Amino acid sequence: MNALSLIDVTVGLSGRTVLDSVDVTFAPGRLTVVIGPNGAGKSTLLQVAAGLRRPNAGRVTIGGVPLADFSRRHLAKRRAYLPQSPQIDWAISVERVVALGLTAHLPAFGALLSSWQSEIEIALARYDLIALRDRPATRLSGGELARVMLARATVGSPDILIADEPTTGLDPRHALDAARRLRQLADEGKTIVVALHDLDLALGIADDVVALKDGRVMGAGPAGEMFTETTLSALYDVDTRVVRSDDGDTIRFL
Ligand SMILES: Nc1ncnc2c1ncn2[C@@H]1O[C@H](COP(=O)(O)OP(=O)(O)OP(=O)(O)O)[C@@H](O)[C@H]1O
Repeated sequence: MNALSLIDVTVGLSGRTVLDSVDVTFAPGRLTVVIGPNGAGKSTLLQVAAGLRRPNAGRVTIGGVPLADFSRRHLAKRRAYLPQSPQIDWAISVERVVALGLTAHLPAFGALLSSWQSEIEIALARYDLIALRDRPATRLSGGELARVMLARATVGSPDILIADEPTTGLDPRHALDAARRLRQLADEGKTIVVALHDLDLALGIADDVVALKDGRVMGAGPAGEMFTETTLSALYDVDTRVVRSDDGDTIRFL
């Protein structure tokens, strides 16, 4: 079972309550989009869900088992986390960065398994990185680096993928491509959690939506029930229209 749950989670930073009694479950086989205005607590929620930040109160479980009961290696195999502004600090090739996503799967000592090379090839191809494979990751555009980090996060086939604004900086084709990949992973049964500001992209891929405002869950549920003019207007404090068309719905802020 790969349901990821935050149970009564509260986080305080520098004396401020950033997440306040958050209860939310991310279900396997579903893509959940976390939305909300700047500073709502989305990144903090994702960091807590990934086990990278300890809550001041409450707990996080995978399949009912507290994160604290997983070894670091086991947790690293089960879930991948993609930060909002990924950085590579030294010149390492694109291919090596993608290979880092397999670290938890590799033996700690001895020869590397050549069978993993095919997984790396697949990940490079999926994110349109074949031509960039030998480039230093420190010399990429923001969008190219975002694709590299997506490939790294998914190369080890984690059960749970937590991604913070993974399409930021991607051009329309690559953003759509990445969104479709995330959708596909959910369809394969993975638990996918994505913070997104691009609501039109979210509309196209989300099963469920968690709306955060001022550190609290303002609403959570199936995308069809959450992407309404009333909910979005209240969430962002701006008049919102959901425009229906044969090509799909779009959201306009007025
Ligand atoms: N280290 C920190 N110390 C104090 N406050 C912090 C710290 N990190 C974040 N915050 C505050 O916590 C709140 C939530 O931040 P968070 O990054 O989770 O929001 P967000 O919803 O992801 O925002 P954005 O959409 O701008 O990325 C913000 O008010 C932020 O200023």
